[in-house]
Amino acid sequence: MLRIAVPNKGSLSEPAVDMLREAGYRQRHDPRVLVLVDPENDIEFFFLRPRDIAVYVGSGTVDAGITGRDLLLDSGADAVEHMQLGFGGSTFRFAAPADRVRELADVAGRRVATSYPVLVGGYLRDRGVEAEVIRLDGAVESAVQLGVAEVVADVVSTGTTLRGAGLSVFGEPILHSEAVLIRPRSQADVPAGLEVLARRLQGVLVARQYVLMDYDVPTSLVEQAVAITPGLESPTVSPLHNSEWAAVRAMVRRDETNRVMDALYDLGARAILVTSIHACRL
Ligand SMILES: Nc1ncnc2c1ncn2[C@@H]1O[C@H](COP(=O)(O)OP(=O)(O)OP(=O)(O)O)[C@@H](O)[C@H]1O
Ligand SMILES: O=P(O)(O)OC[C@H]1O[C@H](OP(=O)(O)OP(=O)(O)O)[C@H](O)[C@@H]1O
Ligand SMILES: [Mg+2]
Repeated sequence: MLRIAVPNKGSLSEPAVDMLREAGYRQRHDPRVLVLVDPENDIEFFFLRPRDIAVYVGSGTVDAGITGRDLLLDSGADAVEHMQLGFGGSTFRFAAPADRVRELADVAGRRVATSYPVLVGGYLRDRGVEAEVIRLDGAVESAVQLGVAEVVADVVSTGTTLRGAGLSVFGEPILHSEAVLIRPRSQADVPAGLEVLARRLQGVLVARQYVLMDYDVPTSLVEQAVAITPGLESPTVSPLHNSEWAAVRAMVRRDETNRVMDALYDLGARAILVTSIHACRL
């Protein structure tokens, strides 16, 4: 039976459970459930702290898990990314009062508060910046005001928390993170069940990212139309009863839907219909 670790709390928990449910797996409804067996799919889910998931996966006690790239790197565990999951996006950044620290070089000789000491320590070491890294469990933005550090390094999503603490980001982002499916680095053969899980999750990603677009177009314009909607492999072109027109069906990126519809309409396509994809296997 495949053993998969899933975040039990925090920003990644609910979207991870939603994605697994969309992929057809049994999921917990009660946040107190710690282990859940899905016998139909021969899979067992362990609900663990997101920060611990890389440790379990790295030790090989579970076959794979869902966590954040930042948490994976900070854990130093023997685990690698198997696929990106398209949610839980964030950047990891330095921040400080804008009048005191403006660039990475200014961090030298200062104290940096963070919940991700391995990630931050490694980043500074790679760039030859000597600073003291202070590990805190959370709410690191308050560390400057309380005099524990001059700089913080933390997850930034909207930036509201930093602004509230009077801090400004500086330097390049340390990392762009998102939720990832991870597996042990040393795994010689990826278990067959994990490939099925990854394919199902890929199906959810595609269903979320693409729509199906159908339209009618004069046959003389089919080549120009399919250049606008090339689809993933090749669009379906079907004859219509009126032989001067053809019907085209193609997958289109959801975020490009309206731009593509405008371009098709301008070209002369009509009856342009957009449908959501419920599930798919590519
Ligand atoms: N707005 C956000 N705040 C915090 N973490 C986020 C956010 N968006 C995505 N993440 C990701 O969530 C993971 C952090 O998980 P963590 O368990 O610390 O959750 P949390 O939302 O910070 O909850 P907690 O209250 O337990 O600290 C990281 O991979 C981080 O990149
Ligand atoms: O840029 P924002 O949208 O404001 O979000 C980022 C903030 O959210 C997280 O804090 P969380 O609420 O998880 O508290 P924590 O620091 O105790 O983990 C993170 O650590 C930042 O503080
Ligand atoms: Mg947090």
